Amino acid sequence: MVARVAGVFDEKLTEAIANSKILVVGAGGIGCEILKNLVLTGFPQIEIIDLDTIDVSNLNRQFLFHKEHVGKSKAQVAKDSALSFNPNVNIVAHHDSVISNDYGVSYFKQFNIVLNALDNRVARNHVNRMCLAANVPLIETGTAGYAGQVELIKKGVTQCYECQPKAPQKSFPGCTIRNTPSEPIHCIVWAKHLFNQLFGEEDPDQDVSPDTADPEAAGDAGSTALTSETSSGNVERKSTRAWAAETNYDPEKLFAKLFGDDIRYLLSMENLWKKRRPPTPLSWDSLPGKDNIEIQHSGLPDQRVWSVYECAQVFAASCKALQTDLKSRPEGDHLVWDKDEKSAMDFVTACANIRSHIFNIPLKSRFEIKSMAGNIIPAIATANAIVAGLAVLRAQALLKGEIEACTSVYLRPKVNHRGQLFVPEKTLTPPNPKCYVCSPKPEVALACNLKHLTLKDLNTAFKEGLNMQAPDATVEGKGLVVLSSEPGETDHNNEKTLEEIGLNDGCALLVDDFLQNYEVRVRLQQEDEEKTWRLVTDADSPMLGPKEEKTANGSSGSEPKPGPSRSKEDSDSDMEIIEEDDDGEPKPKPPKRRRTEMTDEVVELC
Ligand SMILES: Nc1ncnc2c1ncn2[C@@H]1O[C@H](COP(=O)(O)OP(=O)(O)OP(=O)(O)O)[C@@H](O)[C@H]1O
Ligand SMILES: [Zn+2]
Repeated sequence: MVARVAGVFDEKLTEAIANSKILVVGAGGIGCEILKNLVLTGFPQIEIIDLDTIDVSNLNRQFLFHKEHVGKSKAQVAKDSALSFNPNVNIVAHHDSVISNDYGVSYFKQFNIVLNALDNRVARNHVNRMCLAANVPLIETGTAGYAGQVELIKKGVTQCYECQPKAPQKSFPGCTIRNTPSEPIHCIVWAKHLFNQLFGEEDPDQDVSPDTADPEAAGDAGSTALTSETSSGNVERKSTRAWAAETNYDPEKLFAKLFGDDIRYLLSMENLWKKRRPPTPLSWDSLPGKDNIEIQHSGLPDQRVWSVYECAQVFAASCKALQTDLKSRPEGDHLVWDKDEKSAMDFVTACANIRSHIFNIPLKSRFEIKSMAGNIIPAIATANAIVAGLAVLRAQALLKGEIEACTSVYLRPKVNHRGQLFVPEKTLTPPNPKCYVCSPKPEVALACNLKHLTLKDLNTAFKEGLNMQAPDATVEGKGLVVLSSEPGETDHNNEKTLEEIGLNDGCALLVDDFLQNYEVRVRLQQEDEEKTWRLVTDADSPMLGPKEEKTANGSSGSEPKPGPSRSKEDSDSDMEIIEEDDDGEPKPKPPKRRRTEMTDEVVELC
């Protein structure tokens, strides 16, 4: 619109906008604002992709959505609402994940600019690679509360989204979660794992039963308990899900096992309690708080701390509701934990608090637990709007060919001493020559124990560590196919160790992802002590190992990625603090370390 009003933009920009084709990835807080800005500026051809549907909780800041849209495709509704501002725009909406095979390199190549308005690292990494492969400039955006940033990523000119290793995400040792919690968050993580074990995608790393391999318990490891009556409910030898299903998800039986038998089992691991206050097992029939229900029922239920008795009631009700939900799905399907899904959130609140009570940890309200479990930094509509505005201004500068002007801009939560709220970098940040994604010859080392790591683990390492979708790997110089993305082609070797298939220390693999048009040379590095695997870049520090990239479910807002400010993963801030020089200008220095998204908690094996 604006672009067509004579005198608003110079001719060059008016023409460039008229001939442009833009892709917006994500139609959430920032994506809606970007789309509205593009449409009102007069961009004539836009595609928008979002995999999600509209939730009530989006309505306070995603202004293209209204109550009647709840449950509908974000991309489609965003398109329809934006068209009401300017019906002359050609908008194509995709209700889909950008990671789908349908959006390959040739798809990306048709756009002049891609604008990212995502909320998770996996999707951001993927779009980064697609834009590098297609050689299309990417404008990456993000906010966290009042902070935000906009950054241009252009192949060979600026650093890419993966040029710097991400800050490690917050993690808790598995044995703390399973055996010796001492903070509410440990119980919340345990409760989320329990949800997955009972109703979600079962993950062996999210075991919730006592960990007999805890080094601290060495020596006693519950051996007495194993033979005693208290272990009768111990279900480690069969899947927790299978056991729960056999009991028909009977809440009393589940309660007796999780909060009675398992706790007695832990107590039998006496070394754990030599310097700690031991937990107290609970029994369904004598729950604290049963006698003063009236007093407890004052105040908003979400903001009041429930008694253990109330938690047990909520536990029973949510178990049944979740069981019904699971049963209504096709065989083999599972639930996905969602902070905005009532029964899922009730279940986690109740279980976390019951466990907290057992371990003498303060209980929390549902409201507080939701924020901790969902890793929520409140999304601020104005921050999203500002960042979206800056992103579209950067898009205009790019179209005019003023690439040098497209430096990263940081929105600060407070004005700095120079009165600045927006702090731009002075120059573009060049690519990291050792980046394992955008350097001309990407290379990375995989530290692992070749005697133990199986091909299946190797596949996981490439998917989780290198963020590949469908890796293929061959031995450098020999062409021998080690892993194939073709279903069934190398599956028969899945359980073989790298040593068994003849791979040794120093051996190099060429690993590629066809969809991402991305190939990296992976050097194998034998480490006897290594329990799983760890990627090491030449650039510096060890990169994330297994599980650490697990993603951002639950993070709120569109988390900023790179840049300056912040605080992850969920929690806890991993926002980068930008240094300023005496003029109050940010120092462009070495490439900025990006922030990581707030994502799920991460559990390390102890
Ligand atoms: N792989 C993906 N493909 C397409 N869209 C994605 C993908 N991953 C995330 N998104 C979308 O990116 C958007 C990010 O927006 P935003 O951060 O505002 O999140 P939200 O889900 O709308 O809000 P909240 O997390 O606070 O509930 C979401 O609409 C989400 O569905
Ligand atoms: Zn890079």
